[in-house]
Amino acid sequence: MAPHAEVDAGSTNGDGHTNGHNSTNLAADNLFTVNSPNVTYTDNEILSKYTYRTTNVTRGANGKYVATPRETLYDFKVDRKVPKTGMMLVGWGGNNGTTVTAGIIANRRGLVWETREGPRAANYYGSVVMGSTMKLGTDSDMKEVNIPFHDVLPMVHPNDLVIGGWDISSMNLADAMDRAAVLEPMLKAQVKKEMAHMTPLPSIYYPDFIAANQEDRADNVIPGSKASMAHVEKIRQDIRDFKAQNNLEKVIVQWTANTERYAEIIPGVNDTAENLLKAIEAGHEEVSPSTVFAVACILENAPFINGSPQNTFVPGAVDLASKHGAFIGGDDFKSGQTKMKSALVDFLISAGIKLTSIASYNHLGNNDGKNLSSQKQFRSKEISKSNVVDDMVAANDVLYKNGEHPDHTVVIKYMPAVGDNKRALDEYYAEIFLGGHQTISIFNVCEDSLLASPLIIDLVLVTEVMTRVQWKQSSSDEFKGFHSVLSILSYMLKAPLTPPGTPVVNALAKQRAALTNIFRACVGLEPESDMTLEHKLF
Ligand SMILES: NC(=O)c1ccc[n+]([C@@H]2O[C@H](COP(=O)([O-])OP(=O)(O)OC[C@H]3O[C@@H](n4cnc5c(N)ncnc54)[C@H](O)[C@@H]3O)[C@@H](O)[C@H]2O)c1
Ligand SMILES: O=P([O-])([O-])O[C@@H]1[C@@H](O)[C@H](O)[C@@H](O)[C@H](O)[C@@H]1O
Repeated sequence: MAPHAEVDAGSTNGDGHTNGHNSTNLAADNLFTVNSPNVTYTDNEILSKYTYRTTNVTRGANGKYVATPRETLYDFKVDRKVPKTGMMLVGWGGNNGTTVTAGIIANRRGLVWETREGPRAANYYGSVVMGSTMKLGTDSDMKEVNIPFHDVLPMVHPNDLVIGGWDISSMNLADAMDRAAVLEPMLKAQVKKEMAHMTPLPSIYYPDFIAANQEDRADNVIPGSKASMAHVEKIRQDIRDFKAQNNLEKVIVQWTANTERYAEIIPGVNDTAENLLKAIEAGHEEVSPSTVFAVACILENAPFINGSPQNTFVPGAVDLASKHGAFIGGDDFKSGQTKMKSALVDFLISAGIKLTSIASYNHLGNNDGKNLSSQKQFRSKEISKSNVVDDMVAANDVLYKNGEHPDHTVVIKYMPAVGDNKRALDEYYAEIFLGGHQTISIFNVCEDSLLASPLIIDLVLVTEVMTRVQWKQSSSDEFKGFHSVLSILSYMLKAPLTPPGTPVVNALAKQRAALTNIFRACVGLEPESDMTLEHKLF
């Protein structure tokens, strides 16, 4: 993997943020260069001319489809300067927030710690950017050449991230890490000192949006129990202060706080950008803390990602982001049970096997599970966990006639004894050839925060690089950014947010292919194809 900036051990400044010093401004020399008349490298940019090939389908008078290949010529421009980047987490003192912070410190310092199974070293397993590879091509011996995903485009290294954030709980990160009960004691002992100096900023707290059982944590609250522009401005100032104190060039904000109840979509209140800002000004009780954070980040031009299932991005928030050209993404980290589902359902249906029911049960004992034991918060999660099969079913009218859909139930129970180690039990029941059935039963123990933390890192790294990618149609003169709603993030999310009117893709393989091939297009490479005609036509 390409070398990244050497980062000192990370001192902390007065308000408890780590100071990662990024000594490399320009991207480290990539592992490869593309040898093509369509790709130009300058000191600061990668410029590529890309032919995007699709198939346009129409229906003829005879009812038959007519498929017409279509080519669109794009220019892509990637800024090679990797900025000093901050990650601010809402819910920093939670299981995910403390775990991802400890994980980055452990990797930055190359820590090794004793466990019952022997020594373990810090790693980024579970991060698609840091732990997976992409096929670059084949060599003269017809062998595949695969490179680390992180090396395809100039990207921030997670070791260089400066971390901060907010929590309604005042507990410092070391004590909060103990409260989370996720990490091995020998690892915690090595990061405890540094994390003890990290203290979440006070946050906004509107009790009605999360479970009442969370109230005992709320000792670090900005005054005011409903939305206000003062709250928006306070969060904006927090972001500006964090940026200045750490000499950052960019800040990405993620919601990894508790799951909120859905906000009611009310015409005249949260249906447009203008109405949403007025509703906040008026202190409307249907504006949630996560939407206030989203609005603050949009106005501050800090990308905002929602790692929870609630409808943070009410239509007015999406409208505001588009108007400001600010990036947003969500919803709900796709970490374990649903990630498996979005791969298995794709496999079954695309194999022509008629899935007829999915029973998804899980129990967990962490604070997330405690919050989800409240019906309104569970309902937010039930929605994000249930809709994940819709696109795959709708794409196969051989198996499923109009409106036909597998039975699908989602159950989540709070069982304190198992802590963060969620037990997911799934049964997939399907019809097969000549009236047969296939029953797939899965028992999947997900250490939830250790699965979600690498996704938090991926969401930051991909979002950050997308702020440095611009495109234009070759016939145009003006470059611009991707659409404000970053649907490229869908691989990491259960309920992917897409630009209004565009389809939602949940199939895991398709999501990864989209991420991979957009990165490849940015350096002028064709989409990854498994045709391998070079191995068949000779
Ligand atoms: N595998 C996973 O862990 C996973 C997967 C998908 C989604 N999620 C979602 O991620 C979120 C966090 O999960 P977790 O396990 O870290 O939960 P957690 O309960 O341990 O942490 C949430 C933190 O948010 C804080 N908080 C609540 N309201 C806040 C507010 N308004 N402002 C700032 N902080 C606030 C709480 O004090 C707590 O410290 C949850 O919504 C969960 O559903 C988690
Ligand atoms: O990603 P996934 O494993 O399908 O979903 C998980 C649920 O199973 C779990 O009950 C919930 O507490 C987590 O926040 C996460 O959403």
